[in-house]
Parts: sequence; C-alpha cells; structure tokens
Amino acid sequence: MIQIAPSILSADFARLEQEILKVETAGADLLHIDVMDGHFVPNLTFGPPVVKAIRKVTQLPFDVHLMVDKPEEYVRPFAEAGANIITIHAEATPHLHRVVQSIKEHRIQAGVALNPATPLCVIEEILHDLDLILIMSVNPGFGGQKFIPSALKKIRRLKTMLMQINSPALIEVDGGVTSENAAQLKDAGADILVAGSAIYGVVDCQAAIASLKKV
Ligand SMILES: O=C(CO)[C@@H](O)[C@H](O)COP(=O)(O)O
Ligand SMILES: [Fe+2]
Repeated sequence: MIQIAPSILSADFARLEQEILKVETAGADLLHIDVMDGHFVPNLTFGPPVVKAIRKVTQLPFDVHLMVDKPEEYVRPFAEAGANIITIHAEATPHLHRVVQSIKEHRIQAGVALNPATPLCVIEEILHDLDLILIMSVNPGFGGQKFIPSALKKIRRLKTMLMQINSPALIEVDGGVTSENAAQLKDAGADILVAGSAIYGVVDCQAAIASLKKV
C-alpha cells in the first residue's frame, strides 16, 4: 500500500502541534519536514530546534527533506533532533557518497532528492547505498505548485533501475501531488506520496489522506 507523508510546510504554524496530531489521527504514515536555508532554495523554514520540539508530540516517523547547501553540516543536528529519514539534494554537494554514508552512521535512513532537471544518472553509482530516492515533481522552495508531468517517466525509469539491482529502496514523489495524479504516480512506481496543500489546504484532511491512499 502506498504511504502518505503530509508536508507541514502547508500547516498552520501557529497551531503546529494540533496540525501534526490531526494528520497522525487521520492516517498519515510519515511526517514530511521541509528544511529550507534561503540559499539552496529561496525560502526559509525549520531548523533542528523545531524538529526537536515536535519530536515530543508525535510518534510519526520524521521524513526530513533538506533543501540546504552544504548538507554535510546539517546531518548531525537533524539526526540528533529526531529525524528518521534524512534526504539531501544531489545538487547541493559534490560529495554525495560521503554525506550519504554520514547519514547512515547515525543509523537512520538515507535519501537523495533530485530536482526536475537533474537526471537519474547522478545517483547511479550510489543507488545501492540508498534507502529512498525523492523525485521532485516541482522545483523545490514552495508548497502549492503545479505538478510537472515529466516526473512520471522519471519514476518509471528509476523503478526499472532499482529492480535491475534488486534494491528495496523506496521511491518518494514530492510536489503538486493530488488525488487526481496519485493513481498514475503509484502505477509508475511511487511508494511514498508527499502532499502539502492537498492535505492541509482542505477542510477534511482525513478524507484527503484516504483518497490519496485508496489508489
Ligand atoms: O519540498 C517541497 C517543496 O519544496 C514539498 O514538500 C512541498 O511542501 C509540497 O507541497 P505541495 O506541492 O504538496 O503543496
Ligand atoms: Fe519536500
């Protein structure tokens, strides 16, 4: 069954605890935390103290999406704050292998994210080291953007690559996910759907999660 990871980027930050508990009760599988540094992407969001604070209010696994330059400097602080998965961007470091290994040294899951324009070949040599690959289906930085359809072809090709090396790594898709494109994403090979506005931007988030899951 497909897993759903609500992105708290679209939550009401003034009521963050309730917003997290709301999606936990509604059947979320993971909590997606978008970390932005104002350099790698033109937006600023959460640091390790926020992750540490919300670690106390929920049992949901934390799926930390680091949209930051020099990700090597942030692995330890986010791991110690309570991340269960740390995903770094391939475009953000020339030392992808080293940073992936450093995530694994913290005994948490390691993911690599690819922007829409980044080809799959940049992760080919480290694919067997990864627990998760995040395919961006919007340009990172903001919630509420329109899904870029070329992500579907990329997910299909990635699924084939993973099957060829017998890898159990999960494919996560992030950006513009809705109940309209969820079935296509699952058919293409996605295992985890991240959704911000499709879950936090509607009145009934339980129905929203259910409709994403039922694909
Ligand atoms: O990483 C990002 C954006 O950079 C995402 O996780 C967004 O938070 C997804 O929001 P929606 O596109 O689902 O509204
Ligand atoms: Fe994200």
